Amino acid sequence: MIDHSLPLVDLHRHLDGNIHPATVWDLAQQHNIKLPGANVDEFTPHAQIQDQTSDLLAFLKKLDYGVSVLANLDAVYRVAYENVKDAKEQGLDYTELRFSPYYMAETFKLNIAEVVNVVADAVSTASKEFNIKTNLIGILSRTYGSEICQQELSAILTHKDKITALDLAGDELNYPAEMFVNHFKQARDAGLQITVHAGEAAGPESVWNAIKLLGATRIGHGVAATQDMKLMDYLRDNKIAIESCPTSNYQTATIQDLTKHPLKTFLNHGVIVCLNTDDPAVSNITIKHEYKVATDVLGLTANELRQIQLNGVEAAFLSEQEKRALMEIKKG
Ligand SMILES: O=c1[nH]cnc2c1ncn2[C@@H]1O[C@H](CO)[C@@H](O)[C@H]1O
Ligand SMILES: [Zn+2]
Repeated sequence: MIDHSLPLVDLHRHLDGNIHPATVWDLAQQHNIKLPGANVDEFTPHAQIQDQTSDLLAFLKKLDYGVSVLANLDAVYRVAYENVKDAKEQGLDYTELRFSPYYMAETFKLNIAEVVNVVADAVSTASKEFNIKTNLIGILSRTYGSEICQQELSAILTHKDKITALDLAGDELNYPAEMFVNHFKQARDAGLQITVHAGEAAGPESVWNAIKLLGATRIGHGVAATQDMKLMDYLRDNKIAIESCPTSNYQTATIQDLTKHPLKTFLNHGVIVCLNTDDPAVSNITIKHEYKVATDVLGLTANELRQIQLNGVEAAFLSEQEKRALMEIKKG
């Protein structure tokens, strides 16, 4: 149930977790890369989640097919461009696309800073062409460890004028926030905003650390925060937004039962929670599907869903003036 008089936004959308299987297959054909299956139909189930995986790392393995075909910068341009087209086709008015440049560069040893530049160029061109507002979030993939994350950060900072925020994603359990304090200080000093994946695979202390050690003003997932009432109060009182992604949380086995997803718990507590897709092509979902889940499975009312839509605008990494302009689009 989407209110079409309000902006529809998606603030948590991985560009490199949203490469459609048809594009992956096509790029593999172009570059003679072997994929499982004899054709795109046989390949597709390999690249998409079937119901649920055992844990976060099993889920993340599915994303590897997408980056395994980024054989050159043209391929990087194509997937970034197609992401904007896809966002427009899904009915979004504004989206923040996030990507891990090292993850995209790794297979074919592309230059990391060039990957950042090409993604920014493609997204900027496509945003104008498809008339949709976008911003970019650079990701440090924590699973690579501190040193590679520093290379990844340096590449992002080389093009910091094209990047709005920094995020930390990947293996939350084994690569905690403590390892990245210095990286995030550099990013804040460079003027980037901060969002961090936390409380997805690890507990509430991981959310505390994302806020206190890394300076996060938004949290990706944050599911575990509901176990800690002091933290819930802190999120509400300090307007730290939760980027909620229910289907992803079910598929990664962060929650075992989708009907028990805490979206409503955050809302009832007065936390600024918004609704997002995470890795739509890998999850085989759209933003509209997530609104349907919120309605049909989680039982949110039309008013609560309107609040969720407004929360998305409030939490966006946009100036007050840009937020007003976004609201105006829908009034016309
Ligand atoms: O739900 C998630 N939780 C944690 N990390 C994620 C999730 N989805 C994708 N990535 C990670 O983000 C980077 C690509 O943008 C990769 O590091 C991928 O593993
Ligand atoms: Zn994510």
